[in-house]
Amino acid sequence: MLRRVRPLGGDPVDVLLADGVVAAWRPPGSTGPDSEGLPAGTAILDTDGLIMLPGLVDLHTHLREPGREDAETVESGTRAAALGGYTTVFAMANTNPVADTAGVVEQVWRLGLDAGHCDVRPVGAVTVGLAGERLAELGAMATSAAEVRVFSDDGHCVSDALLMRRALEYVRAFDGVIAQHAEEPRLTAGAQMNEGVVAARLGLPGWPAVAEEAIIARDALLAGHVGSRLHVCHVSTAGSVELIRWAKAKGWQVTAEVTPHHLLLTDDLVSSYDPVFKVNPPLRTAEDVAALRAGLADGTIDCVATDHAPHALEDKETEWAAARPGMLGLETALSVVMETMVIPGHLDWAGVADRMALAPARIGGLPQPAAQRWSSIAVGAPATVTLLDPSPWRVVEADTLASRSRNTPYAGRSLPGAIRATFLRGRPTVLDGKVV
Ligand SMILES: NC(=O)N[C@@H](CC(=O)O)C(=O)O
Ligand SMILES: [Zn+2]
Repeated sequence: MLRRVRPLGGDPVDVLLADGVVAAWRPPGSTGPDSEGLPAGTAILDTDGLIMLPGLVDLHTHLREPGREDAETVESGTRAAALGGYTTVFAMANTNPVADTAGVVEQVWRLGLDAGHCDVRPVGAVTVGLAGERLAELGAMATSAAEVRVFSDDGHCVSDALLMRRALEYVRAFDGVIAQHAEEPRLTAGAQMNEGVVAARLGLPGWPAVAEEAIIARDALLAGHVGSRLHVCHVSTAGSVELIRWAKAKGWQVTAEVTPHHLLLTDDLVSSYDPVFKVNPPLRTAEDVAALRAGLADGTIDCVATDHAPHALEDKETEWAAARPGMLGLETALSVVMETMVIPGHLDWAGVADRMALAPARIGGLPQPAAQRWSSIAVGAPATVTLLDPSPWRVVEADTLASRSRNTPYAGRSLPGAIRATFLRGRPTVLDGKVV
């Protein structure tokens, strides 16, 4: 298969995609290769003005299958992912049954293959049943067909320090990583939103920044001590950014992600009592948002991860205290990163490529060539790419999303950019903004 695209940040080039790799490219101003000599039936996309990025990689997606197929399935979640420009998603382990055995991770992996919208890399649970008591079969998941490299009890914190140490030690053998949901559970018991002036005004119990920061500090020390890889999920406070900067300066193998919603939204939205704004960790303050943006810009925070967390209507459209935490993210992530990082000048497109594709691929241990450096278009490079039109603004409508759930915090909001096409190893998964 051969496709011709004409992209890359500003300077237009023609790129021929054949059999999953870049077959040829023509820099601006030069001639050939052109449409002469192309086989009959070659698709030529009108890609003027589009930006080509490496296929996006999400380290933190909740696909809800098995167990809550009413909220999302592997098929619907990966369809949403492809429409958002993603070519790989890491599927979190808090399913029912929990993904804590080789059998469950292989099931999720196979469902991803069957759906075919993007690569699905299952995350394995750290502890049996996410209960925080006994290590799960990490080795068996690593050596399974799903080749698990990322382990997380996400939704729950591995709060026992000795278990966390053992998990970090265990995954060193296969260069795995422990992705921690950093939340000291005793400090957040009963919490409903960020602890601060808005919580005080609304009279809601607060989730203090220190509950996140205390675990990050402890786990960074543990990762340094045992020489293993720690990844911090959904960093949400200015203090956490400082701690990760400190851990990196020590030379420890600590990486971190930030969600699009923590880059854009703040806790004053909770004043509406609309549960669509309920999320874990909670939306924080404008000062936190500024620190997160700066941390992502300078590389202290390695990557953006969506924490796409679909929930059925009955779990979301209820009173604030009863609603489940979590927000949709896959179909809006690149637009939110554009609004919060690119338009204000914190990141250029090469930076976006790094924070949304290359860095998460590296952290997740993706096999080559998906994690290959993408400094320029090179013949022979994998054609796993996303084409973004940066010019339109669109109003987000919950009902038009591909996700089975409707809990987007951006409904009614205008966001920049639109994904025009996504290619997975040369095969289009999205063309003209529609799933192929
Ligand atoms: N982020 C959330 O608020 N919810 C996530 C769990 C998680 O990522 O912690 C979920 O599974 O719904
Ligand atoms: Zn989490």
